[in-house]
Amino acid sequence: MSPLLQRAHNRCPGRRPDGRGRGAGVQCAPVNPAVLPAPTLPADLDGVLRLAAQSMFEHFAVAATGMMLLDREHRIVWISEGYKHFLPALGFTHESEFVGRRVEDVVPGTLLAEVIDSDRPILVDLLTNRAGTFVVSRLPLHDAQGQVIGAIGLVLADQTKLQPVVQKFAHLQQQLDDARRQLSEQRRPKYTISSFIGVSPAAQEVKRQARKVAALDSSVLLLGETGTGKELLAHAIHAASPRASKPLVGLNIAAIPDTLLEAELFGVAGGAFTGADRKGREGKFAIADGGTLFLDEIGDMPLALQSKLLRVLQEQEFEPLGSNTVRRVDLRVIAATSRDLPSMVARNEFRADLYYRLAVLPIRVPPLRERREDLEALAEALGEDIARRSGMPQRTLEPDALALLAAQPWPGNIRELRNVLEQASLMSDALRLEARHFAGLLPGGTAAAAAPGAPARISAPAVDATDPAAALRPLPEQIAELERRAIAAALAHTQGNKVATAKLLRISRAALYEKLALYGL
Ligand SMILES: Nc1ncnc2c1ncn2[C@@H]1O[C@H](COP(=O)(O)OP(=O)(O)OP(=O)(O)O)[C@@H](O)[C@H]1O
Repeated sequence: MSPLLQRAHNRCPGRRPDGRGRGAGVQCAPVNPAVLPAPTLPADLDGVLRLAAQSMFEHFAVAATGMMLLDREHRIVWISEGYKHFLPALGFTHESEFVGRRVEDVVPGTLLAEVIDSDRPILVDLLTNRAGTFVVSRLPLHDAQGQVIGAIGLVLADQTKLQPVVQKFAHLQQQLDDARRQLSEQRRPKYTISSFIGVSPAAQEVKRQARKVAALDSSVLLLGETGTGKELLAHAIHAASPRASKPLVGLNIAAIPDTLLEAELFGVAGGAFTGADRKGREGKFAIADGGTLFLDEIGDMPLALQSKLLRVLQEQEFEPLGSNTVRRVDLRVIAATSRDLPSMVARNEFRADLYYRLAVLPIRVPPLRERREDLEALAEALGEDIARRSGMPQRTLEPDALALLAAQPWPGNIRELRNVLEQASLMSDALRLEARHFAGLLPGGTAAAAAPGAPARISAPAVDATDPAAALRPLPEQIAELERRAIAAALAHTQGNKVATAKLLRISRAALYEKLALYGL
């Protein structure tokens, strides 16, 4: 045994002034504290370093789960008491069969031989072999001239100590997998082309065009009034396209304040700003890479951003905010708007070059009033969906109800039809809904059929302002009702134009979108 090891065995490490302390199995003679000199460090730096190395060695020899020393030829020259516990698992019954063998022959998976040959330490590593999984450390040993003369191998922790860490890691990994799965489900298309209900020539033409553009890879522009099914079609086109297995990422431009829109699309480079975004954030271009980006309400995009979007579409590359690095992307854009883009181009409110780039494959989605023959099929499909989601029984429509609905102007289109059907189902237990069940839910507040093209009003629950009992309900309920009616009236007045609606009500577009979602308008 080397003089160093000899001392490690014979000393009493951790001895306290009372003479007791831990030792590597060696009994320490009692010491009289009165005769002990005050403990001090050696005066010279070499002495301090030697002492530090010696102390470290002694601590590791005792505190590490296992330790071994090797010579230049990779032969094991010594193992600690702790290491001896691994011998049976490695196939040895006695220390003498193990010590003296080359480490690569007796410890599967070890890198100690490489550490000696390369003179490069491996400070922390995981080693798995038939004895278990271990956190290990491997350090080359040098002589006084700095030559490699062997190595120290340390087993810092075995699987019993690793178990809680491994369990926690597995738990976190599971959570991450779940979150990733949920996210990719959210980014999967919700509709296919057959979800677009309609047998009218106008609906069939929309489906034919959607199938055709799905096979191509150019930008698509969906034009149509609010609630006509533009978003549904964007999902359906993506689902039928070769990009179907890649993400579909949507962004409603009108719902995001202009100041945040650029970051939302381009993302922010790490360290670009102080605060919450210090780590950086991926933008929609990056998230949609390989797939489809659905830009809803494209007509609301500020002019300055329009030119940046055009560049991304042309070059298929972008720079995140605060970054000088260009990122390549491969994405297809489907844009939609309920606004009259050609007129906006004529008024210089929308860039002509971006319009032509987006309108390579335009699809006009007709309003419900132009395809009234679809109303029955739509009411049946929507009724089925309402019943499935709400748990209520499915309702059917009596001919007088169908005639009444078919005569409505439907400025809110299919979305409005859905809301009316949902409200009628909530307000009545009848399984067969008649015209009278729609009283108060349609323009005019009665079941009387409105003439097609009559002034449009989006339905809202009727409130009788003259009824004193109505004023005795909770204030938040009354305010919400008033708000809903005001928004519905403004939407009807602007024919569903959300920018104009927000202006009319003097609220921001983002606030309007929040309220539309809140009130199901
Ligand atoms: N042809 C259709 N068949 C079945 N459901 C439809 C159809 N068109 C629209 N819908 C339903 O109507 C609602 C509104 O559709 P969607 O959100 O796609 O309209 P939109 O044109 O994108 O509206 P907006 O311009 O206000 O964003 C959704 O619930 C959608 O599923």
